Amino acid sequence: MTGTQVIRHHDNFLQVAKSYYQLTKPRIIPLLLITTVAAMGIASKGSIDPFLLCVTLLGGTLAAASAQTLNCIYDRDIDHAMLRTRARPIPSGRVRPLHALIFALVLAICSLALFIFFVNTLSGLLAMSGIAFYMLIYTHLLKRHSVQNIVIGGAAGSIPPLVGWAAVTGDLGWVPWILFAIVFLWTPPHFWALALMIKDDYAEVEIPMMPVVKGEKETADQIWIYTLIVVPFTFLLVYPFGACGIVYGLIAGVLGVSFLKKAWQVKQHPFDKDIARSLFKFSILYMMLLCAGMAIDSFPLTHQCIALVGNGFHASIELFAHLIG
Ligand code: HEM
Ligand SMILES: CC(C)=CCC/C(C)=C/CC/C(C)=C/COP(=O)(O)OP(=O)(O)O
Repeated sequence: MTGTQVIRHHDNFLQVAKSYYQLTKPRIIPLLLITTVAAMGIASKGSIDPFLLCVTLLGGTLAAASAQTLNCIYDRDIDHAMLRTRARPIPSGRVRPLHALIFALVLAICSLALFIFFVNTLSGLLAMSGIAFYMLIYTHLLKRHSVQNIVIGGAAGSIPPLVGWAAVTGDLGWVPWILFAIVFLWTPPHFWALALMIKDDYAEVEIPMMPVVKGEKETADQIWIYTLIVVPFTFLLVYPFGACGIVYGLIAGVLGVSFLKKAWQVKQHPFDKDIARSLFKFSILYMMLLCAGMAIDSFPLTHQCIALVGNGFHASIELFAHLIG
């Protein structure tokens, strides 16, 4: 083989690898993993075993990548019709559906094997149920047929915190289901803000997303209602469940006020795509920081710092009272 042939071979390999990488819709996966880490942080009270963390995140990545690849195969017709998705590997002809299917199955099998051998069976079954729900319930049954597609389908994207919790504890209790519900209730404002921006794309392929079927105003009202529910819901972790403390509570409070403000702006201006874009972007930051708040709050060091600050404050008051009294 000549030098030029070697370089061409190498470039081809990189192009193929890039196409398979794109099949997995990689930009969404980090946030799914962040919700997993938050659940693991709370479940382990801030002392996650690093090996367990790495294996769980790898297994979660492989499962999410498999789910997204299967979705790319199933939706190749509408992905070809929409401008936003036309350049994806299957509609653009870079990857054959059969090869993508083999890739997705290999990813799912590797994920399940990792969970079963290195974590536990429950977390593996939950990850697989995420793939099944996303494909069967969201992509097959609902996406093209129901205006409630992303509300019910949102349950798939809410499974990663359950996986994280089960990885640490081997079971599920109230707290992981609260985490599930937070992501579940967050999904409609997250997605419908985007749907307001790209309504015409969905209308063209007759996907019954809320703005297409019910219009911008009704969608903005629904976004407001879900935001109004999810923000108070985030505080259930502090009270009555006591899974998170004051640091998380403060972060959830600041984030919640901003989320409500943005959702209210959308409600006031349902046809303004810039305002919808701003809510969509904020929804991602919101979930990222909320989960970071859960993780930070779970660290023993955070509680030691708070105790230190509290003791210092208490001592200063006593000193002050002593001096003036
Ligand atoms: C049924 C539920 C959901 C639907 C229908 C949905 C839909 C979408 C769509 C269509 C995009 C634009 C992607 C693109 O331009 O290619 C997007 C972006 C995104 N979604 Fe969601 N989403 C859902 C749930 C979630 C969940 C549960 C998470 C993570 C917790 C998530 C995280 C993200 C992130 C991080 C982006 C931005 C990606 C980027 O940087 O472009 N989504 N979502
Ligand atoms: C535990 C586990 C493996 C869970 C899987 C969760 C999962 C893959 C959630 C993805 C949610 C999501 C970004 C949907 C995109 O919708 P769409 O397919 O309608 O987006 P599109 O219009 O960009 O194709």
